[in-house]
Amino acid sequence: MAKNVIIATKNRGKAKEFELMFKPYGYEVQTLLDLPHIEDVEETGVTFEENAVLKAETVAKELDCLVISDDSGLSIDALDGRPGVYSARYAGEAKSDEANMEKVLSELEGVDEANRTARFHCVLAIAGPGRKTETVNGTCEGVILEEKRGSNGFGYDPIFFVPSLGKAMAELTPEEKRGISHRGHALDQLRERLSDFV
Ligand SMILES: O=c1[nH]c(=O)c2ncn([C@@H]3O[C@H](COP(=O)(O)OP(=O)(O)OP(=O)(O)O)[C@@H](O)[C@H]3O)c2[nH]1
Ligand SMILES: [Mg+2]
Repeated sequence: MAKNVIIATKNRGKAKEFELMFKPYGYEVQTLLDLPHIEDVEETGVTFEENAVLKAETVAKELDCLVISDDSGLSIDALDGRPGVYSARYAGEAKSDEANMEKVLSELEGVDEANRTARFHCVLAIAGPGRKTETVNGTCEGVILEEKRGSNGFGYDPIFFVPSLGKAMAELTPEEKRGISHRGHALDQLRERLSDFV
């Protein structure tokens, strides 16, 4: 029988990645897209960790069961770490990936390749009744392209070049992205920490 894991996210791109990542361990993933009565948690934290804990604890309390959350984003060196924790809403409340990428590309106009370094961050939090909330994190280093490339993934993937693979993140297969991504690395940490769970 398949085991269940609940991920406190409303982001379809993340949901798809978690489905792929948990499948090998025999888990079926449920997200907040499957539980529409759970309201969006306001992300009032100033770090990925604070927001991840906030999302996991709020939803775990509401559902009274074990919940994993993901808070993630892109940090660009030439922009002093922006968009950072504001990645989803960088160009406004509409959370448009296209508008977010256009904003980043225009802010980086005239910046040469050597100064376009960036990294994705992902913090996963796991919370539940009677347990201490735990967090793990993962990063992925890259360079911001001048134009979009590829159509896989979500968010800023088309403008994020992965030097170790010579491709944009959006040109990777889902399996390739799992192998090198911030989210994949964070899940590996979680598995190491909680070998009884995943
Ligand atoms: O190109 C990308 N590839 C990725 O792998 C990735 N991971 C995160 N991001 C960006 O960071 C925001 C997260 O913000 P976030 O953690 O608050 O999530 P969210 O608001 O989209 O959904 P939820 O999980 O909070 O419901 C996202 O929307 C994206 O813009 C990514 N971009
Ligand atoms: Mg969010």
